[in-house]
Amino acid sequence: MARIVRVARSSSSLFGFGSRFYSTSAEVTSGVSHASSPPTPFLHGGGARRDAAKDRNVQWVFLGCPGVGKGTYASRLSTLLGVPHIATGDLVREALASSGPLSQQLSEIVNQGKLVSDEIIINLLSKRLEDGEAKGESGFILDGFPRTMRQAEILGDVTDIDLVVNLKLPEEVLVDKCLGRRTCSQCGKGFNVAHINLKGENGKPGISMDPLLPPPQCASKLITRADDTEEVVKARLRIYNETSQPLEEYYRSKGKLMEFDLPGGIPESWPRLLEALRLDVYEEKQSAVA
Ligand SMILES: Nc1ncnc2c1ncn2[C@@H]1O[C@H](COP(=O)(O)OP(=O)(O)O)[C@@H](O)[C@H]1O
Repeated sequence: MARIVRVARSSSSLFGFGSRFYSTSAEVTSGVSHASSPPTPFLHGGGARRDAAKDRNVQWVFLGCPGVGKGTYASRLSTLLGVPHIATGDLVREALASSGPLSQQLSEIVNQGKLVSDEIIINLLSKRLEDGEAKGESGFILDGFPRTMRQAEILGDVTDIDLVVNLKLPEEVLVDKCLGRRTCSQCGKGFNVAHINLKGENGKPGISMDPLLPPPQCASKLITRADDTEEVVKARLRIYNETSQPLEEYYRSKGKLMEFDLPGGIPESWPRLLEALRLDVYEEKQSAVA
């Protein structure tokens, strides 16, 4: 079983970007492989070992196109495993909402669907990790980072990622899912008003997803992300294919990639994802305790 031990924070600045990143060392027992499809077990052994998942302080990355559901599943797993879910898109949106020159600079980039510079994103992430560490956090599930090869290399220099989950959905579904996204401006919960019903063809299975509708108290407070317009979503998908897809090969070659084709919406996908991660037994025990 993989054991991740955080040893020290790096005292050197990250490529001169000014902020410090924290460094880790890992001892990964041989025989753990995440590179195959269907996925190989993440947590080996019986229930007792699975129970130790929370103590492992997992260091995972979620990859996948805009709209695939990285945030949804990363957030659920973070609750289950007791590690923070850190979405660089959220960090960017927080910076956008603040006043100052950075906000203006970011809004031009984000609203065109382009990527923020590696320097800015690493500074935002470093600060988030430092703040978390000061509060006693350890481990993480990263969502939306890395997105470029340079970011992946920098991440690899300062920490050991033990699993990269690559979520996949047919491209036709992604635009509709992004256009259907809504967030409650009061409680911050995410919903999706899209009805997805893609017919199977050429041997590929169809896919249907029911909308995830808000409860009455949120219904009048829904907001749509400024960058979730059709034009910007298409630009983001193009940029993902050009810039971020090479990351799949990078992590595959390191034996860390777990491919996961989402079979449908949350009710179908969540149990299957837990099964693929060998966390199904773990969740049952958690529910029994709760
Ligand atoms: N790692 C990153 N590198 C560069 N830009 C990023 C990164 N993460 C987020 N961003 C910026 O924030 C925007 C929103 O990110 P995110 O919420 O992850 O959206 P999505 O995955 O739906 O495209 C991106 O379009 C990009 O401009």
